[in-house]
Amino acid sequence: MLEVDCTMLTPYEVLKTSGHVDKFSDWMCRDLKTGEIFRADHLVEEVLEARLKGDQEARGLVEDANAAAKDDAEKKKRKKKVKQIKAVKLDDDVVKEYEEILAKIDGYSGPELGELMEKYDIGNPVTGETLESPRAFNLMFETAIGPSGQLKGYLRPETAQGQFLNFNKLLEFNNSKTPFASASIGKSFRNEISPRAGLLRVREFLMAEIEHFVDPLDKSHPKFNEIKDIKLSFLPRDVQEAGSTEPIVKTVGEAVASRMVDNETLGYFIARIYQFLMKIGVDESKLRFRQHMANEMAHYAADCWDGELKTSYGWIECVGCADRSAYDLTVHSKKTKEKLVVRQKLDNPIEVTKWEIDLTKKLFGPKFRKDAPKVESHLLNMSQDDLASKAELLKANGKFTIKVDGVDGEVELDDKLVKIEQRTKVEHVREYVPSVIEPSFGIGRIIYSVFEHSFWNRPEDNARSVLSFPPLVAPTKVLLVPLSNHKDLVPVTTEVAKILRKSQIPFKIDDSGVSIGKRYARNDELGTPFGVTIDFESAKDHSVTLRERDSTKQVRGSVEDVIKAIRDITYNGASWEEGTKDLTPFIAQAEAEAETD
Ligand SMILES: Nc1ncnc2c1ncn2[C@@H]1O[C@H](COP(=O)(O)OP(=O)(O)OP(=O)(O)O)[C@@H](O)[C@H]1O
Repeated sequence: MLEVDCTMLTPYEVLKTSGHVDKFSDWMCRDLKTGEIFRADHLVEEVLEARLKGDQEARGLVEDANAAAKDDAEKKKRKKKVKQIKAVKLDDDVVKEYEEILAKIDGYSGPELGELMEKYDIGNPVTGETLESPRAFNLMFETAIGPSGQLKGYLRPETAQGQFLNFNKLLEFNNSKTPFASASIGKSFRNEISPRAGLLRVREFLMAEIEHFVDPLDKSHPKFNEIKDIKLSFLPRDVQEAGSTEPIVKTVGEAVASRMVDNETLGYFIARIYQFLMKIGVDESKLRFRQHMANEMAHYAADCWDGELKTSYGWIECVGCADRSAYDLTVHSKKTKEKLVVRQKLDNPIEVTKWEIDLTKKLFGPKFRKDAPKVESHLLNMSQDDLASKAELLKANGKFTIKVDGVDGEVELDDKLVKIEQRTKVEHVREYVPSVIEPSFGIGRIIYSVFEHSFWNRPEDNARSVLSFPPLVAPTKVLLVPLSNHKDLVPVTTEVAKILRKSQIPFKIDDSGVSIGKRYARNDELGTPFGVTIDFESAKDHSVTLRERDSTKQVRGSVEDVIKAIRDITYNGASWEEGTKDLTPFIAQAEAEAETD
């Protein structure tokens, strides 16, 4: 996988060609009285959810739906968005309809959202005022490049386009063969209609995207066997369309065999996304893969699954995994006239029948004058389907018309100017535009979810919180704590610090005067996985105690053995038991008391 770093500032032509200028939008509706703007799908979702909560209260299923908000974040969100939930009982049929709409809320088009707003009387959730019908709002930030202000540009809404523009270079680096992948980590910008919920929806965010280029006729993956038995929670399109949010648990192998997930490569990356999220501390029970519905799919996607994480804000899309087919390379190639293809030498030459067009060039100049090159280039870039249909018209009427970019009106061509024929040739090389499988990670959303999933309170003392970051992702791996400020402990503390520094293990010394229990507790809250304690024995024999954050278990051994255990657990995937098997279990009376202090 080749990492590339492309520009954020993107010329208009690139994003016009990729379809973003015309199609990268969300639906917004305006309150003409207050000037407030709402994102239509979020508005419908919030209002219907609030009505369902009110219904639950009226049925006596919750005591007070306003007070029953899951947590502070939800309360705050509700206060701002839906003033008060009213305890109103709904008809059973209406409850069912609302639930079905919510299950497929991501799949509605703008006009459909408008119909829902009208049908269910959804207006400004605070004042009840009727809103304007949903309008498409392009999410890209526009800018002018250069001093003349003539060259229009945008801040990139995704990192992908830069990778597609570099396709030929990437292909060359990969010996002109697929499969291969490129990756990019960088900022993307979207002019979100209503940014909210902290890091979850922001206008500038860090993205990490992989573009994996693969033969469209062979989307198998050489390492599929390694991941095929991983079991995942899938929420496929048909389940959502039936109004349900009940996931189906299957292995990736089964999901691909049944064609629920379109192909091996897409399945492979879904599984690798899962492995990555597990490694960094996501709670498995709060992860599902939801398939996009037909309407929801981006303009370029052939199939798409979102890795969604459950947080206090509900299920949040954190990683998208799309099969973008050959869309991007095809449109860029058509626009730039630069071939973006893989050439595969065939062991057995094949016969290929194709439509071909011949131009009687000497007639083009006199007939089309300055437009002749544009017309010629349009004709030479016509797809096989286009050629077939024009050949039919030529046969039937002796002429056909086309619309050419940059030429006014329609252009008419007759059988003196062009000849279109199907010809069979023997080919020794197969040329194809690769398909692209794209896992796209939103780093802010993932980090936020890891924080939520890692946070808990000790049952014995609710005030003591812990962030259970896996050692690999914890910013500080070790808290180095001398038992007291006694001068005898200083040299050995300095020495252990030196060894940790040399071993490149990030650590922090806490030699403050507070009790050791308090020092452990505040570092548990920062997510530091290990405590290395230095006591008077350490000064004599260089032994230290190693404490594990979540279980508070302690073991003892030489400085070297303890550091080896930390290294094995943090970087080599060993469990606590495996990593500390050569160390001695340890219960220090003073410390045990301090722990409960
Ligand atoms: N405004 C944003 N703020 C933070 N992260 C974002 C934002 N928009 C997208 N992302 C992240 O980038 C990833 C890939 O972008 P993608 O285009 O698939 O998102 P999207 O479907 O437009 O997201 P949403 O439907 O939530 O607007 C998402 O999975 C998400 O993690």
